[in-house]
Amino acid sequence: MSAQYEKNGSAASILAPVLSAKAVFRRFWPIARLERRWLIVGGLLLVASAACDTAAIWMFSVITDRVLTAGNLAAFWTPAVEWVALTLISGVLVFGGQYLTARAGERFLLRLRGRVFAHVQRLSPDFFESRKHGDLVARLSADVESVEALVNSGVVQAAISLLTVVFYAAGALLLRWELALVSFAAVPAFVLVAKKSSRRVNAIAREERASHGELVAVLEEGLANITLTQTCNRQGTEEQRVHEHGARWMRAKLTLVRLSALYSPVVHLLETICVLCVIGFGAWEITQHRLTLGGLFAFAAFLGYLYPPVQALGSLTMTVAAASTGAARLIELLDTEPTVADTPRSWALRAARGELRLESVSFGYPGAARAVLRDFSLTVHPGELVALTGASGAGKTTIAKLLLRFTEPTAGVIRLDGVDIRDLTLSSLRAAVTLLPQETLIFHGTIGENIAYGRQNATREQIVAAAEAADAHEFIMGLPDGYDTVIGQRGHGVSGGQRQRIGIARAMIADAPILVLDEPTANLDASSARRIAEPLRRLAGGRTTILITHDLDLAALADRIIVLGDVQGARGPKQAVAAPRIGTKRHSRLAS
Ligand SMILES: Nc1ncnc2c1ncn2[C@@H]1O[C@H](COP(=O)(O)OP(=O)(O)OP(=O)(O)O)[C@@H](O)[C@H]1O
Repeated sequence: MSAQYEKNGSAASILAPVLSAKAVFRRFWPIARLERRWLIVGGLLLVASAACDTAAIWMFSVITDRVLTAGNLAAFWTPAVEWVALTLISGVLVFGGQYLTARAGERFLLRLRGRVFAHVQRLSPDFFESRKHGDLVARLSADVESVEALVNSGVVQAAISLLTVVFYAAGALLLRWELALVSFAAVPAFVLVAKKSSRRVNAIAREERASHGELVAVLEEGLANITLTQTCNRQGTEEQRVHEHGARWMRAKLTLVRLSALYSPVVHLLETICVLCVIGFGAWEITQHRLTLGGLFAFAAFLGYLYPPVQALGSLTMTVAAASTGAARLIELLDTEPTVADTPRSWALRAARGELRLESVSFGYPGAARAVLRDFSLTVHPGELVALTGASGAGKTTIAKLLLRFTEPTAGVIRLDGVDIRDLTLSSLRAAVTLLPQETLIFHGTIGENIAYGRQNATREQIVAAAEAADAHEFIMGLPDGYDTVIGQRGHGVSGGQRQRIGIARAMIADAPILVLDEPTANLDASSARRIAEPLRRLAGGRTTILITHDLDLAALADRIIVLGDVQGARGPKQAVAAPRIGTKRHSRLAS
């Protein structure tokens, strides 16, 4: 099963392979395990209601024969009361059946979405760099629902429609077997039409799912980059992009609508031909005195009940075809393995001293012509503050990624307290090493919650203490609701410098022995940068710290400054990567 790339060549738009409904079912049915019991109970209730409906129609034939044809009003009341009773029982059964099956479906959805999201969260950062987030959102929402439509509702609907068809067909045979056989003649035609339609639906549904993912991605990107759009006055371009992707999705959906809209009249035509054949044959039976007019009416009424479930079965094949495309997109996601993951040998580091050693580390991004790092070695002693500086593109952020195992070196070893970090569980490594990125990531929530994100179950006292150490307490208390002030996902309501100080407080509360600060002043003006120098120094106090920076004032805080060589500069491609030039300047560390 190999994923295909779309024609536009975007690595982010991956078309999932086509899978059979059976393969999809086999993959997801185990997840429905806990719901199966309720699904079966709900299904049985719905089947029982179909049996009640069959018996109710039977009452119609009883009334026709014993009351209408015989002209006997006294015989009317018993079947009439029975008919009402059956309708009531059927109503109660339908209510219970529909609720239980819907509940099973919703719970399945909840569990499936949770599982897919948990899997996605384990994937390595390079996966997210190569995929459009909007497409992933579409997979986690609409595609998860399409699996439900197949695995839960699909199964129940198929079982109910099938059993209902069997009930009504048996009823029809009991009522008038000759007429029943005439009416069954249309079944192969129904099957043929359904098969042909579902094959076409399958092909178009793939395009529909992919174009939906693309549209969500464009919308997501448009909203995320709204400031850039407004700054560059490119609203028109964005609207055009949304329109183009929307139009592509619309075309695919309309093709699907055309197919299902065509299916109904074709099936209706088949039905009409069939009813007319039954009436013709019935009329001949009446002339032969083998059938009464009432009997024919009762049979025609029966047919009115028999065909809808047959039709539903046909429509279901189309639903299944469309749903299996969404399911295939989920499977493609679930089958993507994280490039960095724990192994059975991984063990959890309890308390790190904080000695970091990079031994002859080399690294190149997949597909890149040149390696970013080659034979890079560095030892940072516990509690030491090392500034990493150098030309843009020299590989400073790449070192940060390697330290947190967002990616693995292609050669060499990184050791924490003498232990190869590949032998440690990812969670224990990331508990020992905290990254403060260039721009502090903010969640939609209160400032207190944003700081507390650094440590589970942080108390209010710890949050305030961290904010004070990060020089953030004062500005937080100046906000309308203090620590309970809600800030938007993009840091709405706080300045760049304040945002960084929230990040420092978050790192403070995490209290990891090792810190990686990736250009913490890069997005700040000179005065804001100066303002966070002191909290940064406090944060680094007593911790092993790697400070990636171009800011010489900030670098002056360091015990050592490592200058990475310009690996992209004037060197020819063959010798593009050399061991970075390491200059060491000794600075006296400011007292904390
Ligand atoms: N995900 C990626 N895929 C491919 N190449 C990448 C990726 N990330 C970075 N690179 C390349 O690797 C090189 C080193 O990037 P890195 O971000 O580590 O540099 P840097 O020294 O931190 O630069 P800056 O000071 O500008 O932040 C660059 O040439 C960059 O283009």
